This record gives sequence, structure tokens and C-alpha cells, in this order.
Amino acid sequence: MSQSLFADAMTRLDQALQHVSISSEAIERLRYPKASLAVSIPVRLDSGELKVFQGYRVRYDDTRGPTKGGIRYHPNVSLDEVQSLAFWMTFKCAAVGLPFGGAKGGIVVNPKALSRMELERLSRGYIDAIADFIGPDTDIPAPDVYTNATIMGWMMDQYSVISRKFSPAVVTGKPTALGGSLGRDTATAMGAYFVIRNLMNRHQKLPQVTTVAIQGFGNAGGVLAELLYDAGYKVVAVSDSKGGIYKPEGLDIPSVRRYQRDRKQIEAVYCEGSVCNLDDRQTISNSELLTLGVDVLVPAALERQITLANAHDIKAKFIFEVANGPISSAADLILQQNGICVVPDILVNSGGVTVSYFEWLQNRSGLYWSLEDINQRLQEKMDAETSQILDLAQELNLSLRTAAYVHSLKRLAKSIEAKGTQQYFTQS
Ligand SMILES: NC(=O)C1=CN([C@@H]2O[C@H](COP(=O)(O)OP(=O)(O)OC[C@H]3O[C@@H](n4cnc5c(N)ncnc54)[C@H](O)[C@@H]3O)[C@@H](O)[C@H]2O)C=CC1
Ligand SMILES: O=C(O)CCC(=O)C(=O)O
Repeated sequence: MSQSLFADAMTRLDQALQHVSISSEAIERLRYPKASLAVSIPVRLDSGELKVFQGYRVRYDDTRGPTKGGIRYHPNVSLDEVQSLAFWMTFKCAAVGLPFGGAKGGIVVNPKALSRMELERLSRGYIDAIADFIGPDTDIPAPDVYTNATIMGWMMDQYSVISRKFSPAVVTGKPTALGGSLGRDTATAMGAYFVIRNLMNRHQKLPQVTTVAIQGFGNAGGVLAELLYDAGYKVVAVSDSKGGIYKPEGLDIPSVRRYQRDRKQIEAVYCEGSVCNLDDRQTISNSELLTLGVDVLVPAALERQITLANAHDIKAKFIFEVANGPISSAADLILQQNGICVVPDILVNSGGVTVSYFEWLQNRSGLYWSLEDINQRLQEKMDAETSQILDLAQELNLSLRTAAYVHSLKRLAKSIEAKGTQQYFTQS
């Protein structure tokens, strides 16, 4: 049986601990989630049948501030996965210096099989079940895989109904009409774009001669494909859960996005046959996409896509982890031995939570910022934290992942130690 996702996540903590001096009490604190909630959510389906869904919310660590993290709707959601994602959120928020701890939530469901009304009842039912666990000062959800602004709007409204006051700061990633921030929908991709541009500039790789393959074509991967295309990169392959397309000369990403929006899956591009010429485009499986000989590989879908099973076959020179946890710790070692530069999730995909922080600030102050202002602040943050992590990696001769964890650990440990451990003593 394979190792649990959380046990694998702990390996990254152990590796980083070898390079930073932290009190054993702070380390012990970081090995356990603060609180985990498992709930059942009864939903009346359109057919009249009652179906019960299983949901989770894990608050991992709140030393640096209220916990923060998205909510995932997927058939494979489990407590192990949600706990791991909450652990990564803790390190991600610390990596970019946000005053938040980490959390995550999820519901075991195939949202594509539900009607809009069923989805709304499920989302409101989830908030009914976790309302005492979240709040603008305690734990603030946001979108993740197969959730979106509409769902965040329902969740915020349901919390406001329960708490009997309009509470926009309880959820981020909402529609702008309900206090959502401009730029949150593109923030994860935009943040990743700034990191890619920074690294490529340092390696003197011009966009026009840089080939890119992207696995996952949703909020993160789809928007990133368009940003890279607009900047002149050659995006040669993209995929969604059903498979992908490949064109060695570079795909016309705006057309792919248009087709995907209209037809709901990338497959439509090759089924319809009018985007690229039939002779020079190919379909490609998700596993084939990962092993293409490209300069830049971007896993932007789910965890554990690169493992011992395929790590030896990866040919990309750089991997930017837009998904959370796409590479297992065992695969990391192989990629490192093969000279592949892996830029870790807790840095690369931190643009989303950074703009969520901006949204939370705007909700609390009642002052709303322009899109230019938001993107400018995001760029400053991404560039500054990327540079610090690159410098640390060079100074201590570490992989970028370990450097990012060391960078986060220093901030986390400072806060944990400043808070003290008095609360853990019992009176005799
Ligand atoms: N949305 C956000 O703000 C953030 C998302 N992320 C991470 O980015 C990743 C993608 O999330 P989103 O783009 O938001 O989700 P999304 O729901 O918008 O899109 C998910 C995409 O992945 C594809 N996909 C699903 N299963 C797949 C599989 N087995 N193989 C290949 N593709 C598959 C889907 O077809 C879709 O194109 C996740 O790991 C998420 O945790 C990280 C930070 C923030
Ligand atoms: O925007 C947020 O609060 C969290 C986004 C998220 O779930 C993630 O970064 O993985």
C-alpha cells in the first residue's frame, strides 16, 4: 500500500528541519493539525431522493493568524488529502508572509453529476455543518478544484444568514457583486506567471524559444496557459481530466480556451477540427503530456502526478508546481538527480491566497482596490518572496523546495516561539 499523502508531506518538513534551528516544541506543534471536522451533509436531490454527502474541514495551524484555504469538490476527497492540503496552506501562507495560518476543506462528490440547484443546496448544507468552525477571524474558506465564485457566493450568503449579519470576509473568491476582489479569478495563474518569468529571466530563456506543457486547464492551468501565450511562450500541450492536445509548433491558446468554455472540455478542440489543421495537431494522454521533451512542465491538476512510476521519464528542464502536491517526495529525489529544477507549490501557486488576503482586507476595510493596484501588489510580493527563496537555496545549497520550507519554517517558528508554550502546561 502506498504511503499516505500526509506522511509524504511530513517528509518535506523533516528534510527542511535539517537546515534550520528550531525549538523541538515548535516542531512538535507543526506535526499535528489543530482541529479536524468531519461532517455529513444531507441534500434533497431534484428527484426528491435524500442523499448524504461526506465533508471535511481541517484547520492546521493558526499561530500566524486566522486559518485560510480552499474547498474542493471531488469524488476522491479524503481526510488524509484535506489534512495534507491544510498543512501545505500553512507553509504557503508563511512562505509569502501572509498573516494567516493554513486550512482546507472538501466534499466527497462528483459536482458534474449535480444540477445547479443541487450544488447550491450542497454548498449551503456544508456551511450549515461547519459554521461554528469558520469565521472572518478564525477560518476563511476560498475556491479550489471544482468550486468557483458562484459557490463561494452561496457559502458567504449562508454564513451571513446563520450569523444574522452580512459577513463578506468569511469567504474569499466571491463574485465581485458580493464583495469579491478584482483579480482573484486570475490570481493563482498570475502569481505562477510572475515566478516563471522571474526564473526564465535568470536563466536567460526567451519566451519565444521556451516550450511549455500544462496538465490541468481550469482556473489555474487554463488562465496560466493564456498568460504564457500572451507573453510569447510556446504552449505546445494542454490537458484536462479527459486528455489533451499537443502541437509541437505551439497551440493557439485563446482558441482552445474559447472551445473549452463553449464545449466544456478540451477534447472539443480536436473533435471539431477547426482550431488547428488536422495534420499538425495530436491528441495526447495526461501521462504522455508529463513526459514530453519540453523546457517547462506545469502540473496544474491534482496531487501525485509524478511519482516513482514516471519520474525517470520526465524530460522537462523546469517543473513549476501550480497544483498542490503533484510530485511525491520519492520522485523529487529522482528529478533532482536528473538535474531537473522543481519550483515548489507553496511558492508557485501562492498568488491565489495572496489575492484572497487582499480580498479579506478590502472586505474588512470597506475600501475596494483597482485591478492594476491588485496585480501590482501581487507582483511585488511574488518577486520579493521568490528572490528570497532563490537566495536561500543558493546560500545553503538547497533544492528550491527545501529552501521554500526553510524560509516558511523560520517565520512559523518565530511566531510559535513568540507565543510561548505556557498554554500547554497543566497545573498540578
Ligand atoms: N483555484 C485556486 O485559486 C488555486 C488552485 N490551486 C491548485 O491548482 C490545482 C488546480 O486547481 P483549479 O485550477 O482551481 O481547479 P479547477 O477545478 O478550476 O480545474 C481543474 C482542472 O484540472 C483538470 N483535471 C482534473 N482531474 C485531472 C486529471 N486526473 N488529470 C488531468 N487533469 C485533470 C480538470 O479537467 C480541470 O481542467 C489544484 O491542485 C488546486 O489545489 C492552488 C492554489 C490556488
Ligand atoms: O485563496 C485561498 O484562500 C486558498 C487557495 C487555496 O486553496 C490554495 O492555495 O491551495
